[in-house]
Amino acid sequence: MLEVQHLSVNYRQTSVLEDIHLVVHPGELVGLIGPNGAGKSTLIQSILGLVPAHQGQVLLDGQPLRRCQHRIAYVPQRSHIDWDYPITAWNVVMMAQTRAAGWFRRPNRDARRTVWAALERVEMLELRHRQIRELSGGQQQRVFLARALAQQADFFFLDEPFTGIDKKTEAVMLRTFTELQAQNKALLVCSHEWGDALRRYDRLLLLNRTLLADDVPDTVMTLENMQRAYSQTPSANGIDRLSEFLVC
Ligand SMILES: Nc1ncnc2c1ncn2[C@@H]1O[C@H](COP(=O)(O)OP(=O)(O)OP(=O)(O)O)[C@@H](O)[C@H]1O
Repeated sequence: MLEVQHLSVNYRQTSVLEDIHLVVHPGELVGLIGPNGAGKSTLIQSILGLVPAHQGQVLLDGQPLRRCQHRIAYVPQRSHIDWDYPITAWNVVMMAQTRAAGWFRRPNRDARRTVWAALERVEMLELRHRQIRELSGGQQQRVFLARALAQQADFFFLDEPFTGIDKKTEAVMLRTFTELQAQNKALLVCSHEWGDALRRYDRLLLLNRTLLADDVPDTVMTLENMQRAYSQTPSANGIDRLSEFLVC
C-alpha cells in the first residue's frame, strides 16, 4: 500500500500542494484529475521524490519510499521529455535494466529478454531500432510504457498517458492496465479525460492544490465538486466543459 501523508509542496514560497493525504492499494486503477495548474504533475513528482516536499511523507508498505524506489515506475508527461535526445526505442527500455544492474555492466541475457518482452507487449518490437524522435506520439508513449513494464515495479505512475495518442495506443494502454491490475499492480494516472472515460477508474482523486474529493467516479463527478475544482482556476477546458464532464 502506498500512503501519502500530509504532503505539502511550495515553489518559491508559493503553495502548490497543501496537506495531501491519500492511499493507493495494490490492484487499484486510480485517476488523478483537476484543472490545468492544479498540481497534478507536481503531486506525482513529489511522491517520486523528484520535487522536494515542504512537509509530509510518502510510505510504501510502511517504509519511506526512497528506500524502495525500484518498486515504482514512472511514465512522464510527453511534453517533459527531450525527444531530440539520440537514443533508440530499445535503449530507452534498456535504461530501466541498466539502472538495476549498474551503468557499467553489459546487459545480460535476462535483461535483454525483459526488454524484448516489454516492447513486444506494447507492440513496438518491430520499431525497436528506431530513434525515439522518429516515432509518432503514440509510439513514443508505448516505448515509455514498455520502459515502465521492464522495471517490473508494483506501482505505476503515468502523467497524461492519453494525451495526443492514436486509437491503437489507447487500446494497448488500456489492455496493459487491465493486465497489470490482474497482477495486483497499482496505477495512478493523471488525466485530462472527460465524461464516460473517467468511469474506467476504480477511484478518482480531484485535485486543485488541496485534495477536493477521493471516491468512486460517480460520487466525485458531481456539479458541486466540479464547480469547487474548476471555478478556483478558470481555464479553457474548465467551466466551459462542465456539462460534457457530467454526461456520465
Ligand atoms: N518548476 C516549477 N517552478 C515554479 N512553479 C512551477 C514549477 N512547475 C510547476 N509550477 C507551478 O505549479 C503549479 C502546478 O503545476 P503542475 O504542472 O503540477 O499542474 P498540473 O495540474 O499538472 O497542470 P497541467 O494539467 O496543466 O499539466 C502551476 O501553477 C505551475 O505554474
